[in-house]
Amino acid sequence: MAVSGIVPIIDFAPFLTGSQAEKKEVAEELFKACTDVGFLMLRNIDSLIPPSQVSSAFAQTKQFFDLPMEVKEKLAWECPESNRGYVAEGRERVTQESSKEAIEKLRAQAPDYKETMEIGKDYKDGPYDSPFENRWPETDLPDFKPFMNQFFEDCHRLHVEIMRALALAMGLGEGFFDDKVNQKAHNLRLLNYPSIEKAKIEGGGNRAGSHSDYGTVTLLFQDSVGGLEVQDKQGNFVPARPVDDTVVVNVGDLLMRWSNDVLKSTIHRVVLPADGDPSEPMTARRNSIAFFSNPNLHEMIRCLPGTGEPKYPEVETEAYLVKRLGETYTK
Ligand SMILES: O=C(O)CCC(=O)C(=O)O
Ligand SMILES: [Fe+2]
Repeated sequence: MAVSGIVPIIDFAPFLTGSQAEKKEVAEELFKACTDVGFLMLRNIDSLIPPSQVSSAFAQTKQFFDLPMEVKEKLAWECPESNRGYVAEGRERVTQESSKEAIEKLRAQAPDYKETMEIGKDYKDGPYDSPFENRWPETDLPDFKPFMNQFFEDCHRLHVEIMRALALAMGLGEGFFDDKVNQKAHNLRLLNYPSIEKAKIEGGGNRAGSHSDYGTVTLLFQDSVGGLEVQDKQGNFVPARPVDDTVVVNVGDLLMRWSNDVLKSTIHRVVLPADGDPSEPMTARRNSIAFFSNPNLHEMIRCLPGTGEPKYPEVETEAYLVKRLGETYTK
């Protein structure tokens, strides 16, 4: 099987359109990647998200971050309960640390050199919905809102198919997660890593510090710059070089917990691209788009049947996510 570093590349088309036997085969490959590495790349997802749409998503992302700072600041992210809006450089410092003091120290010594825009589900159709509103640059970029809302829906559909594949492989029945992830409590995050002097992120600095993600699975679209690294079982960081027309998929902490540690949420980070020209003092701007998929906000996450003696008490999705987000952001 093709790989990028330690990350297997899986053709998803036979799961989406193949026979039952083909579906099962892909589901098992996906499950194996999620138990071994916690990361994989999917190709042939065109029927859900065509490459042209991914290119437009990057174009919109760039246009958004190119807006004047005073426009972006008016859309500022306010609180973990909402988790929507613009996050200026220095506000989020991702890490596995959970003490406020340790995180503040890291933020001062080695901040994440990135800015982000966080988008949630944009409409309300049930009592379970978050009461918070998205923050849109409606006058400055009128196409942004409809485009991102469509992209959010498409990512949701891909995420549902991935959860179906995992459920099938785990013997839970393909539809097991359907009504547990259908309220779209997800977070679409656009990322901009500005071009900066390499010296700033060499020797301990980061574009994104080492961390794991929080939800079920993350769908990550990366441009061709590179810099994403995934930790192997020995603790080494291995570059996951971008592969055209693929989406990176990684397991988040809630899915790891739900699966009683069968599926692995793996530490990753974003640093200087592995293949950069050493004589060049600046590193190129990088953009990526992450779709953090989550269970329904009020879903109680209990270790799944068939995964052995539960290692964790049950936890509600919302309480878990708000706690994690609250740890890593600053005002
Ligand atoms: O930009 C990337 O490639 C990864 C970003 C990431 O890991 C995150 O935002 O959780
Ligand atoms: Fe991440």
